[in-house]
Amino acid sequence: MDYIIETEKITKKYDNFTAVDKVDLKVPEEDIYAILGPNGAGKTTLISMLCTILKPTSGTAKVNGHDVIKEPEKVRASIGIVFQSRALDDMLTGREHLEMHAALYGVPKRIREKRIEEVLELIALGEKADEYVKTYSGGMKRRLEIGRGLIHHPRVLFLDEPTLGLDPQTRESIWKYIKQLNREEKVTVLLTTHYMEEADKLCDKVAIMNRGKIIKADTPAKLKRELKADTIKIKTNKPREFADKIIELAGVKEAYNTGSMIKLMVERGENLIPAIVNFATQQGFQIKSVELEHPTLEDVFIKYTGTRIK
Ligand SMILES: Nc1ncnc2c1ncn2[C@@H]1O[C@H](COP(=O)(O)OP(=O)(O)OP(=O)(O)O)[C@@H](O)[C@H]1O
Repeated sequence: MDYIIETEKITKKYDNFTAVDKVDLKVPEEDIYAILGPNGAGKTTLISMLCTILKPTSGTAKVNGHDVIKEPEKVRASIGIVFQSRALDDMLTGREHLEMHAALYGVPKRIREKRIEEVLELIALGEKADEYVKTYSGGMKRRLEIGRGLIHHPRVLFLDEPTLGLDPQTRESIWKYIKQLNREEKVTVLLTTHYMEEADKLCDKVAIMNRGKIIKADTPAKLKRELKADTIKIKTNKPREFADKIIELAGVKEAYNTGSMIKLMVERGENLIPAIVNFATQQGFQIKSVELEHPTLEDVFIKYTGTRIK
């Protein structure tokens, strides 16, 4: 099996509205894979079909080798799901949640206790494992939900916006746990997000989704490299004249005067900086500062969709 998730022209229509439009998705085994897109792009609808919660209008999908329409039970047995809506009982402890889920998912009794200990260790609840959930922080609750999704050793874990509404520090700690469990449990993780940074820092591959379609899918590094668009910011004594001149230099695609600095669009920034400095000196300009910026996933998103994720 090359891909643990593979869809072919999978489509979901709500009446006349197409929420997911002929999507071909290929997720390699043991990857952390992001579907990145703004609200309403169709991300939740897409993964709901993969989890067998929603039936596709047309097209097919296989998860762990099983067809989501013909073999939904087999698909369900091999996946874990953590959706956006919080579903923890405040009056149960973390351990009790895991016990309940293990029983629900048919984890054999003889290994249940050991498995619960393993998961508790993985999500690092520490002494809080035996306290009521109502005493947990947002990050702890999220870790418990993720741990619960893992209790039956699924091959694929679906996470819908895993860090939505969490503060930046907690978000980073959740990323750390997701990476760790991906490595230690050898579980493929398919997550949806509208956070650029999450897709960039956490994921091996990213599929950019907008208006029901997957527009581009690759590693974050390749997506950014393909833009061929570094930015060089320069402060000089005569910005307007400099902008008019520097555009003549080979490798400079565009030059803007922002008022306080000149912004140059170039292909390989590192290689071009010495030439820019030489050129400026020869032409009698004084360079006060030079700054190089590589493109972000946000730039990639704008290029392929024409819009910004808010
Ligand atoms: N049951 C439904 N009936 C009609 N339209 C729906 C239904 N569920 C979703 N939609 C519409 O389908 C589109 C895709 O929704 P979906 O929830 O999949 O997007 P999303 O990318 O996951 O965004 P979000 O992160 O906000 O959930 C949206 O325009 C939404 O309004």
